[in-house]
Amino acid sequence: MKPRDRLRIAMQKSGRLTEPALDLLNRCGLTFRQSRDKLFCFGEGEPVDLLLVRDDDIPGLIAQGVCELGIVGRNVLNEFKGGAGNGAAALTEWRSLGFGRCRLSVAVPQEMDYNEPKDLAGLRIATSYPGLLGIWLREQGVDASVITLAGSVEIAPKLGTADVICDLVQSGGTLVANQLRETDVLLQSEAVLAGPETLPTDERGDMVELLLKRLDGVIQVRESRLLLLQTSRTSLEAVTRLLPGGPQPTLLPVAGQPDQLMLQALCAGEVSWRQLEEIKKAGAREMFVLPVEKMLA
Ligand SMILES: Nc1ncnc2c1ncn2[C@@H]1O[C@H](COP(=O)(O)OP(=O)(O)OP(=O)(O)O)[C@@H](O)[C@H]1O
Ligand SMILES: O=P(O)(O)OC[C@H]1O[C@H](OP(=O)(O)OP(=O)(O)O)[C@H](O)[C@@H]1O
Ligand SMILES: [Mg+2]
Repeated sequence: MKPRDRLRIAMQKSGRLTEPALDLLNRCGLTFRQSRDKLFCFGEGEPVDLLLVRDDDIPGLIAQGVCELGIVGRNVLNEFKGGAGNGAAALTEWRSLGFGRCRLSVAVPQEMDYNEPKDLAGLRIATSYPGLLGIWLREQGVDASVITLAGSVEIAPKLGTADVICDLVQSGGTLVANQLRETDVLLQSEAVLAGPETLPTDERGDMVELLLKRLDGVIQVRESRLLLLQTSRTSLEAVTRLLPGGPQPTLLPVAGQPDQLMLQALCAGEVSWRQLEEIKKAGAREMFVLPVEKMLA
């Protein structure tokens, strides 16, 4: 393969991960010119180009060295690494990205008597993840037949082509619609930034390091909230005790009200309505939760 000096990132061309992946890269300062075939997008500012492909192809493209990084579900990455038995275990997750969350689970017909994995012995299990399912069945010491389907796995028991299934679950709506019940979670998944364990030692490696640093900043900011509230000095301790995790809050005086303080706290994650209600009960008022756009410590 010809040496390249520009970094290549593969991502899903069209699907669940496309929009959030592109948004994340944009936030990292990467913008792309869309080519007419839309399979290759030239990076405008930094020397980083995009390959738009089927998500299933992403781990293979990294393993072949066609690209250095890929944004792909952990389910697809692990199926490739462990499942396909192609000796490509040298791929790793450089970062988990916090979107495309779902899980890979076994589900059985609602009326089926099921207590433990051993109950699957001798049954036919339909899945698009034969590798991951095979590993799990071996770990459980269960001998079952794995039926590989490309999609619409949940319908297989109704069609009589399988007894139970192993597929992705998010809300559980598809399982309910097909009268299935989730029994065992094999894998918790989300989109990840995947790449080879050993990065190139040239400029592309430097670019990966720069991108990882920006990504960390973007992820931290995305999950941060700024909480503003007013409290009396007497309620301060009770209010502070209820604040979600983060650095020490900042306290400011309120003009003309010596007993009152304005509190500003950076929170590491979402602040829920319930948490706000609890903090209010402890004596806070005038509460605001604001998203953080950029942060430079
Ligand atoms: N219901 C869901 N909710 C959230 N994330 C999901 C859900 N289903 C799948 N995912 C995650 O999103 C990834 C992409 O899902 P999508 O359905 O777009 O893939 P696909 O149909 O295989 O697309 P492609 O055409 O690229 O092969 C999955 O591999 C998984 O990691
Ligand atoms: O638990 P839920 O929220 O219902 O989500 C789970 C469903 O989502 C995915 O299918 P998708 O909608 O992508 O359909 P497809 O796999 O047939 O393309 C997955 O394969 C499940 O069928
Ligand atoms: Mg796919």
